[in-house]
Amino acid sequence: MEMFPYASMRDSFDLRSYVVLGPDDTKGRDVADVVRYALHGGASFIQLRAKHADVRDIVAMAADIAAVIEDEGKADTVAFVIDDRVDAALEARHKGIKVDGVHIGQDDNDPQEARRLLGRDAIVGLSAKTPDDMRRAEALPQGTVDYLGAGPWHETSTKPDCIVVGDDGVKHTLDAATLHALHALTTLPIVVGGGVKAADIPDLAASDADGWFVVSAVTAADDPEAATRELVDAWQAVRGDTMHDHPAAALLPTTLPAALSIASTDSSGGAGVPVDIKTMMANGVFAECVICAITAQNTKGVTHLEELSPQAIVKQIDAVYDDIAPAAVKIGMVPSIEGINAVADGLQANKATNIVVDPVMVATSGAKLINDDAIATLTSRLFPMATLITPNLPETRVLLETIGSSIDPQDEDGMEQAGLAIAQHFGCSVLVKGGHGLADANDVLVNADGTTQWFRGERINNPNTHGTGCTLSSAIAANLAKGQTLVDAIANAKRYITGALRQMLELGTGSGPFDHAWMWR
Ligand SMILES: Cc1ncc(COP(=O)(O)OP(=O)(O)O)c(N)n1
Ligand SMILES: Cc1nc(C(=O)O)sc1CCOP(=O)(O)O
Ligand SMILES: [Mg+2]
Repeated sequence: MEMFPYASMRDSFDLRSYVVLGPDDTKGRDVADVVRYALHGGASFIQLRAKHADVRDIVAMAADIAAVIEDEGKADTVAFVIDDRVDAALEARHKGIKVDGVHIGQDDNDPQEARRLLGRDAIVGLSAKTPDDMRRAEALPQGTVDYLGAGPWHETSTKPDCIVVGDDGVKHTLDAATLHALHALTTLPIVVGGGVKAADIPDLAASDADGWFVVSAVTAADDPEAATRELVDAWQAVRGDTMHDHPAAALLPTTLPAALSIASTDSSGGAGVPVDIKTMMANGVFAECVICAITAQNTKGVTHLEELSPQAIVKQIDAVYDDIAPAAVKIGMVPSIEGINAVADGLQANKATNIVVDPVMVATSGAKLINDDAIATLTSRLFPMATLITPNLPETRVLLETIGSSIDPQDEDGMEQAGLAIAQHFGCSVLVKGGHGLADANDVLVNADGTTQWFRGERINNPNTHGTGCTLSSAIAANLAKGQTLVDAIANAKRYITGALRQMLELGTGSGPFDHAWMWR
């Protein structure tokens, strides 16, 4: 998120003195002014809760509040989140306004969606007031939510609907015993509010709460600064200076599965190693590469091809496995017998697994990408090592020819028979891609044991298909690296490429590339 240049507060936010406010609460006073008073009184966390404002107004208010926090020298210590509106928080962050995250309720955005949209740097707070809420929060993927908001401590006119109605049909406020039971169900810090006034703080501070949140105790006070200070001091008198932990930040993954592309470059970036790297990155893995040849290429064709020596190929493979060993490999264009042997030797020596071979033979532009005599080496050395090979229909025909089969893969039955003949001959699974057929984009996975699975795809009427084979095979490899089954890896890779084609990107004068970062637009 390059427009949001601030350090994440996920490992430092302070829930102890949490002030929630919006234009409905401040008795006609400017919200940012009340924030300034609350900061003077010691507020450690601010939430903008503007229930009747649109995104534009929320973002404008957020800009004013963020400016006040900055002006008070507290941008690094006081976290600022927006209630409910992930869209507004996203918009503000894109504008470079220091909004640290969101607070969402059980009826608002899905927390996983909020995390996906806002990214790993943002704070995501979630309301959770029943044992079921707690269990659902705990069942979320690690690091999704940073803290929980529970309540109400008392019924409150600020949010009359916040009261919990139990299975007994009776309205329940939160007390220390109930909070204790909820606290036992989570590792996340819990901030407690709802009708909280200064007189409640000693009891709250003696409970399992990690902090208090208030609206009216501060916003309706004639002197919001003094009101905040009273709350802060009362908490401090019981708890001293101890602060809660930040378990979600500690759970943030600091590693990624790696996937390796062994292929050749395409200077136009639409195919080969460049596009494999884009695809792998978009599919959530760390991309590595071994370059076998360099092509001078664009959407119109290939004007030059220069191979690397077998030694250079093996050295690259060894370097990759010696340090960041990939969990899956995609093999693309390797033009010569020597290159293919080097790839096979290198992968064998390093005990590579999860190998997806895209038997690249001819580019979308019509250019030949492998020497005729190398096809036999490709099939005899690389196919037996492969988990999956991904021929399109023309490549399937060439492969059938090499094994002396007369099967014609012109219809679905023919594709299944062709896949089976190839799978049984080489002992690997085969994804016969129907994209070069006329009517649809249906592919069939055929395993050497004869089992088959169809993947029905939406055919996108997009003339720009440069790099489709590279994209699909590297997306499958990325998904295998993440631990997906072969079937899931293929299904998800097809979803990814469909989204990329749907963007209808127009680049170049030939059959152009498509949008590999479509999900981030
Ligand atoms: C810190 C904190 N805790 C709870 C809430 C309530 O959120 P929600 O249940 O989504 O209700 P609304 O505030 O959206 O009416 C909160 N805002 N902040
Ligand atoms: C926003 C909110 N959420 C609650 C919950 O129980 O989830 S109570 C509440 C309102 C708190 O306002 P006041 O401090 O004025 O009572
Ligand atoms: Mg809400």
